[in-house]
Amino acid sequence: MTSSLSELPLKRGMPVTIITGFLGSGKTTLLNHILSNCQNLKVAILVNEFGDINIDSQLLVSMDEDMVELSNGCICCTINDGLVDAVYNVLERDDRVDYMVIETTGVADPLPIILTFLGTELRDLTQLDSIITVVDAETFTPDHFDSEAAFKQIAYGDITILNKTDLADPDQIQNLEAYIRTVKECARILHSQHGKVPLPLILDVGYNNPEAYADLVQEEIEQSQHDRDHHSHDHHEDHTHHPHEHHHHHSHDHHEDHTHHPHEHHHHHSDHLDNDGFVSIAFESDRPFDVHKFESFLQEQLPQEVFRAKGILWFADSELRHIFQLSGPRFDIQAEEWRTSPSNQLVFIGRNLDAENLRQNLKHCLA
Ligand SMILES: Nc1nc2c(ncn2[C@@H]2O[C@H](COP(=O)(O)OP(=O)(O)OP(=O)(O)O)[C@@H](O)[C@H]2O)c(=O)[nH]1
Repeated sequence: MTSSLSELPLKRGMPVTIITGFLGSGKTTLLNHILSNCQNLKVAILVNEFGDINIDSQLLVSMDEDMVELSNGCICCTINDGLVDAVYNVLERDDRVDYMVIETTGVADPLPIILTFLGTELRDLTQLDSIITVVDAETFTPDHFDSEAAFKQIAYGDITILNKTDLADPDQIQNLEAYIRTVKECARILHSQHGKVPLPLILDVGYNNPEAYADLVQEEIEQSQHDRDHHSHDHHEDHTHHPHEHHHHHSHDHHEDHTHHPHEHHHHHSDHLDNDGFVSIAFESDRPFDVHKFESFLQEQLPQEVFRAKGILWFADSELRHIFQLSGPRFDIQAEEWRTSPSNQLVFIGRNLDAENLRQNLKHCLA
């Protein structure tokens, strides 16, 4: 990209809401609730997914594909170029865009994302409205899945939505609220089922307080200045990166050259959480599954360590696509019409997963 800032028809002060929350807590469900109810507001979506294939974006109700931007690079790196580029792509659109909602991965620490908005040129172009943290009221406990990211999601949330209250009993919900208040004394807590909360309570509320981050932003700016001046640090971007950094589903890609933006930031990764040990394993096939074999796979071979799985399934004897969702203790499969030509796309997320074994078992399910 070569255009300078002043030449671009950028929309100034675009309000941005960040949706965070652990794996399977209900972020995409909330996003769909927002998209279905935002009426005249033109909402652009930025989805950052953990894994090599984009399942979430295919499950959005968004009528308008152009309003969905993907950024599957590592969003956890502070002052993230991939994120800045994706936001620019939205700001540079000719279409009207009133609002931007970002869905982070379930294992993302939201702080670097917040600092990217407050500590780069995005500060002048966007207005960070609030950080929404979605919590699975059934499975969340004070050990926060032994994940630093899950804790930080609670700590940095401006609004906490206790979702899946249909699956938790009232005592459990009360204890969870009490725990959240030990992390954030004045937490704004909402309850929901399937993310259904009144939109005026979560959008354009102006809860984010940039002042609270002033010192951290300053540190970041000094650090990137230092990195620029001392080019010696090893610029290893390669911790958990997957080989294909920048998937785009747009055929009319604005600019492929995401990696060489004029606003290059270098950063060390001392705070990197390494996804708290979670890995994501993708399986894709242009052959259908045998439904019985897949069923036995789920019953007999699905490793205990799988914490989250999702996918779009193609069965040999069905005309429909099947949406597979597994989150913690439960899974479900729902049938709907294909929107694309059929194929199998699955993602399994967990700790200590044996990728080879999992892929072999899935291969055996093919018809
Ligand atoms: N029973 C129940 N299920 C829910 C609720 N909200 C979401 N779900 C289900 O929980 C599963 C995970 O929901 P998603 O919205 O995909 O979760 P997510 O946070 O986007 O997941 P990742 O992006 O993978 O981290 C899906 O099967 C949803 O249908 C709820 O309030 N009650």
